[in-house]
Amino acid sequence: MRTLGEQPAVRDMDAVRRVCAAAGSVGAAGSAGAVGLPATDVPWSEDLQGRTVVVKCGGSTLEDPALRRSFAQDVVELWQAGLHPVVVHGGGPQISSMLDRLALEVRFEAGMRVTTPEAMDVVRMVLTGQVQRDLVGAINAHGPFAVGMSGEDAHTLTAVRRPAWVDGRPVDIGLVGDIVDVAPDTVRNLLAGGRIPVVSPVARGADGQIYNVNADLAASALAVALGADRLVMLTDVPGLYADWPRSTEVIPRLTAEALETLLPGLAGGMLPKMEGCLRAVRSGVGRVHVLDGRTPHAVLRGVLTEENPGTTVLPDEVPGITRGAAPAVAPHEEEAPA
Ligand SMILES: Nc1ncnc2c1ncn2[C@@H]1O[C@H](COP(=O)(O)OP(=O)(O)O)[C@@H](O)[C@H]1O
Ligand SMILES: CC(=O)N[C@@H](CCC(=O)OP(=O)(O)O)C(=O)O
Repeated sequence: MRTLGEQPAVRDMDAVRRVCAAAGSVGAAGSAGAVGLPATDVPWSEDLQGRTVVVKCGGSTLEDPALRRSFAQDVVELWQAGLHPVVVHGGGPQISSMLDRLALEVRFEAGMRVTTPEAMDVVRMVLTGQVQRDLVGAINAHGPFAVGMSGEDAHTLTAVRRPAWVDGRPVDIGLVGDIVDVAPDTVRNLLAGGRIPVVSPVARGADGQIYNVNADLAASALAVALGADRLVMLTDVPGLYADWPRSTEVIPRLTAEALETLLPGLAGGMLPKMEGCLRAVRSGVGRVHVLDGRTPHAVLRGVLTEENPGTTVLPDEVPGITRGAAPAVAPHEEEAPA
C-alpha cells in the first residue's frame, strides 16, 4: 500500500490489481479492465505510473451522495495505483439553488453564469465552503489524502474578466474570468507530499477582483500548467452528442481539428467544456475523456481501461489517427438527453 510521503511513482501491484478489478466489476469490456487480469499483463498501468491526471467533476455528479462517494473512491484508487490525481470541482446546480433561496437571479449566457457582485459572494461561499468541503470529506473518508484549496490561494489561478460570445457579439456577464496565468507550484507541492489537491474554480484578478471561472476551463488550464498526461471531464450526459438536441449519438473519439470545427455549433454547458478540451490537447495534454459521471466508477473505467467510454479528444498528431478525421469510431446510440 502506498503511504503518505512516499514518492508518488512507487508502484503498488496490489493497488493496481484492485483498480483493475474495480474497473472490471463495473462492466468494463476492454481487455485491460478485465477482472483478475494480472497487473503485469496490463501495459497502461505501467505507462501511467507517476503521471498527473486532472479530474474535473461537475456539480451535478457531486450533488448525489452515492456518486460523490463513488467518485471519491475512484480518485483514491488512482492515487493508490501510483498516479497523481488532481481534482477540480464544479458546483453549478448548488450555486443556482443557493441563489434561488436568496432570491437572486440565475442566468447563463453561452454556458457561463451571469455573475453580479452579490452572486460572486454566493459562488465563492458555495464552491469553497460547501461543495469543496463535502468532496474533501468524501475523499478523506479513506485516509488523510485530500487538501482543499481555492484557485485564489498562492496565486494559483489568475483571471481577467471575459465576456460571453453570443451570436458573434460580446455580452457582459459580470465577474466571470478567463484564466491567463497558472502558478502550479502549490498543487505540485501537495502532490509531492503525497496529497490529493481539490481545487475550487475561483480565481484572483491582477486588478484585485475575485472571478467566477467555469470549472471545465479551470481544470483545462491547470492540466496544461501541470503538464498532465490526462484530463477527465465528468458530466451528466454519456459524452458529446453529435447533433444535440436532435440526436443522441455520442461521438466516441475526435481530434482537436475535428472538435474545432464542431465548437461553434455547440451550446449550453457543453460549449465551455469542449473549449476546455480543445485548449488542453492543443497545449500538451495527451488526451481528454468526457465521461458520464452518473455511471459509478466512471473515472476508473475512463482512465484505466482501454474501453474508452464517453468521448475521447485527442491531439491532431496521434499515430494511427488521420489529421482532422471525422470520428474515428462510428457514433453509438445512447439514451435521450434529459
Ligand atoms: N452537444 C452536446 N452534447 C451533450 N450535451 C450537451 C450538448 N450541448 C449541450 N449539452 C448540454 O450540456 C450539459 C452538460 O454541461 P453542464 O451542464 O455544464 O455539465 P457539468 O455540470 O457536468 O459540467 C448536458 O446536460 C446537456 O444538457
Ligand atoms: C462562470 C461560471 O459559469 N462558473 C460556474 C462555476 C461552477 C461550475 O462550473 O460548475 P459545473 O461544473 O457544475 O457546471 C458557475 O457559476 O456555475
